[in-house]
Amino acid sequence: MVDKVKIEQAVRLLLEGIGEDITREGLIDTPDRIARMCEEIYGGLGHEADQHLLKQFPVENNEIVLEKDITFYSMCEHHLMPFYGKAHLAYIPNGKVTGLSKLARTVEVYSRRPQIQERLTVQIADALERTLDPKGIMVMLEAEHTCMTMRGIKKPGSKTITTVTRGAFTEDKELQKMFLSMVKG
Ligand SMILES: Nc1nc2c(ncn2[C@@H]2O[C@H](COP(=O)(O)OP(=O)(O)OP(=O)(O)O)[C@@H](O)[C@H]2O)c(=O)[nH]1
Ligand SMILES: [Zn+2]
Repeated sequence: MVDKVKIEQAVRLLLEGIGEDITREGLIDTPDRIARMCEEIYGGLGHEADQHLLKQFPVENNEIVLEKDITFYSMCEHHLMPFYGKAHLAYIPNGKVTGLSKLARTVEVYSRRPQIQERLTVQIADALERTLDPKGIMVMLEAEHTCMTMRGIKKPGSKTITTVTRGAFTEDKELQKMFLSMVKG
């Protein structure tokens, strides 16, 4: 749970810090709005995805399961500015699969907190490993960081791509190629 009172105080200070008049009409409700927004965009803090991923079903066919183009929004922990893009998750089951929506829920849990993209990628893979014990895992995130596009170095359109492989996806380069062709195809 976020401390809404603290957030409201901080927003008032920030607005005063940039030289704004916090009593003007357009800004009066802004501290409250941002506090409510923080509940949403940082709502993954203190949670793990395990409870979702443990919704499982037995399978006999242990072939790749890939959920691609899962849109995500997270907050860069260095600038508290959004980074957003697509997540692609694949695993090779070990006799059990999870519900498809639970893969997207996993991305949500770990993206809704101050993050760096590399850690987000690892946390998603760790959660799959813990709960499903699959024969292999590959996670790829492609994102645009607004701290690189609208400020600082200002390189609009630049993309950051991070990957994590585990098990069969680490050992077998052909599997990695298959993942990439399924993601791009
Ligand atoms: N590795 C990694 N770096 C990130 C991520 N998000 C933002 N950064 C980087 O974090 C770094 C912070 O660098 P600093 O030099 O402390 O901050 P800064 O002065 O605002 O740097 P500039 O962005 O270069 O203006 C920057 O290079 C950002 O591009 C991320 O998800 N992963
Ligand atoms: Zn940043």
